[in-house]
Amino acid sequence: MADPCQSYRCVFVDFYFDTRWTRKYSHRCLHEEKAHEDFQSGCYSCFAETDCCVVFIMAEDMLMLNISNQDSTDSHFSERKHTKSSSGHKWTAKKTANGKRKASFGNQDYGSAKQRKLNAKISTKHEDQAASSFTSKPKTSPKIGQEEHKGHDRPFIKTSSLFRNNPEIPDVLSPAVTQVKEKVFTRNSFQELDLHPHLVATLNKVLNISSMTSVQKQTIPVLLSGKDAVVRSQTGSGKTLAYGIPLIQSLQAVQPKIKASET
Ligand SMILES: Nc1ncnc2c1ncn2[C@@H]1O[C@H](COP(=O)(O)OP(=O)(O)OP(=O)(O)O)[C@@H](O)[C@H]1O
Repeated sequence: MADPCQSYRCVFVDFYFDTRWTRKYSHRCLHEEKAHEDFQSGCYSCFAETDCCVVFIMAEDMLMLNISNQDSTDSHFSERKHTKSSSGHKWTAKKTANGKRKASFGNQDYGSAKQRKLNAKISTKHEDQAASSFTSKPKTSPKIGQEEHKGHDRPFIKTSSLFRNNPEIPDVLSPAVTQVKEKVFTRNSFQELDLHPHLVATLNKVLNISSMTSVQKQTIPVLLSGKDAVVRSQTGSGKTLAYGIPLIQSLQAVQPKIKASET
């Protein structure tokens, strides 16, 4: 693909999503102040020719790189000028611009053409500010080597991220728990207990239960004798019937004060 940026001194490439969520690219020349929309997508590199403020490079799909302005005498920049970046160069560019990626994605526009125009205005404003920074005092730049790069400093883009600070999560101390292994079923049947025949028949025929579990064997006789009990047993071991059977048994033993024939 021919690089249309070659004819421009300063370029700005951004992308947005149209109404069908297809990514479109907006290529705008800063000096001409006109937009070239529907720019080519895909593997693409775009370099300013000389003293541009910020050059955005679309290295590959889903990756927006933000490369700062570089001196036109910079060999790295000169070598890559007017050429598509190779995969190796792209990898270098990725690593170099890793910290800037989010700032570039911050320029994403998911909205309408109206929103894109607004975005373009904002971008132009930023670029104007950037252009003024060339003539005025740079906002932020390291003191070391400041004189060397005087007049060539790019505007500082401060990038904030939620994901930069990942504090260590301390280990929560918890006591070691040894798993209880207990025998669930016994060979003892419900008929061994002093239960009402209807209740035993219901257990056998309706619930298809004949032998007691361990917790039932230990609990039911105690509760049938009228004592209180605090029972602890593993889940699914039959605690519900352990207190339910004595409960039904005690209800069946209650003599009704009024008989049906008397009503
Ligand atoms: N003696 C038994 N023989 C065969 N199955 C039984 C016996 N007693 C209970 N069950 C069945 O075992 C299953 C679990 O019983 P239950 O819900 O009473 O256990 P649990 O100890 O109360 O469980 P959780 O602790 O979760 O409340 C139920 O499907 C129940 O029908």
